[in-house]
Amino acid sequence: MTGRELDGYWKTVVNTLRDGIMIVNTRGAIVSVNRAFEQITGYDREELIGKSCEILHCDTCARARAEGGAFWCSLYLSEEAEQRKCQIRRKDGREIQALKNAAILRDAEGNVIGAVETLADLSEITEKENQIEAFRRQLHSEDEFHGIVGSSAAMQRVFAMIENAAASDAPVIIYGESGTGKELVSRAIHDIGLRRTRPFVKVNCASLTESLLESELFGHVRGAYTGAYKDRVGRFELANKGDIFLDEIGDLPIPTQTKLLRVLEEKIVERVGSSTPITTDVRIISATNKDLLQLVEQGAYRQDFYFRINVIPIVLPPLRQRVDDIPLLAEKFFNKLRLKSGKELAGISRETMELLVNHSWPGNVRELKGAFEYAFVTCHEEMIQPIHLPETILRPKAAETAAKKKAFSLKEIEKQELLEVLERTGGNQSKAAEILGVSRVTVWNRMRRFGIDAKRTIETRG
Ligand SMILES: Nc1ncnc2c1ncn2[C@@H]1O[C@H](COP(=O)(O)OP(=O)(O)OP(=O)(O)O)[C@@H](O)[C@H]1O
Repeated sequence: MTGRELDGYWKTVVNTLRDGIMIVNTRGAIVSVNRAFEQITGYDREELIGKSCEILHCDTCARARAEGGAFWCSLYLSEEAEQRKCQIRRKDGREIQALKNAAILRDAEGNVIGAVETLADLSEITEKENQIEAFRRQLHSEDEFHGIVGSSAAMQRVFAMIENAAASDAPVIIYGESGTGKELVSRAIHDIGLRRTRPFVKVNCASLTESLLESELFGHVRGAYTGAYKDRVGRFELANKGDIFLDEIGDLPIPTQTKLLRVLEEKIVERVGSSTPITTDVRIISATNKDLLQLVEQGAYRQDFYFRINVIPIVLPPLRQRVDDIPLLAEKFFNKLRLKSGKELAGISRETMELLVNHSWPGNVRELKGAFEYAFVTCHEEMIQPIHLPETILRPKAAETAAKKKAFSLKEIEKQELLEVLERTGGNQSKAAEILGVSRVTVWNRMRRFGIDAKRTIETRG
């Protein structure tokens, strides 16, 4: 193979490379470029040859020039091939990211005759990196934390508090109006907490009478009371080594508070009707929509119990105080319901969103979620419009008045009913109570409330 032939082959090789190659002389004028260089920069070879390499507006060269005044790219100064990320401007004005290598070229005597620069187009990789970053952000999105949606500063603080609470084993109490997500928060604390592999047991302290609640919490033995046909394991035993979520803890009767206090202090439970101690190791997460401190001041709550449970308080603000979260929550509920229902809705109209943002949300996030469930049933158009929302959101004032009216008419019906029955029984309250299926005291109370004087009413109606 002759030197001339070899030169020809090299040309072919250079032109098949994906990386751009540019050779410049000692004055920085472009002497030669390969095909890839033309493609990356968007210039034809003829437009480049003889021109200064400044035509590329390379940001690192510009910086080097500004500092040293030399036209040499700073990469050449090290005399060794070096890699650097840079940005160049294509002929069409588009800035692209590139990876640059540069080296000085010398002749046989060691004199500098120019430099060679290779250029790899990184824009595709950069775009992919950006895409990955966007996906990553979506996955670890800061506007959602273990299923709890919220980008407001208040919710970001709540997320931080959840992390702190999860890292500790101390009792946590979550304060917030109904529907603000207290149960969701308690779940998150358990799911990332030290006891996550152990049970999470929930008890609603408001839904049971005192004795049923105690048997629910501590269990009972057979025969402990009428109806206790067999032994029952309490929730504290079930939650052993895990977390117990005591919802509506503000409704806990004082005697139960006393018993619970003992359980927390001694880590021992006794089933109702038994005195056999059972050791329990349970972390308490409680929740309430009541102001416990106020209850303590009123004497309706034990102060020592309050101090025992109020170790890590987390306050969930009502939705009306974190308006920023409304569009976010709305979009999340919309997307979830669209997936679940398979309904091909396009989105939420601007007017609807405005209405949502301006609503006062007495039922908080639960109400917002319910509004979307309602809208998905009523909407048969592309977009969710205000008309698809429940009346309470669409016309809150009218809904309130209607509710008042209904309450009024209920009262009216009750009064008429009572009057008729009293008339039939000749004013006999015991008989009236029997007919109405209520106690005599209730009849007497209703008469007082409605201002009914038995004798006189019967006279006037008669
Ligand atoms: N920040 C939130 N992100 C997503 N969903 C939420 C959020 N807050 C509440 N929800 C949803 O709203 C509903 C009510 O939440 P949750 O039951 O946790 O509220 P709560 O404060 O415990 O209510 P209550 O006091 O009435 O028991 C649930 O369906 C829950 O998934």
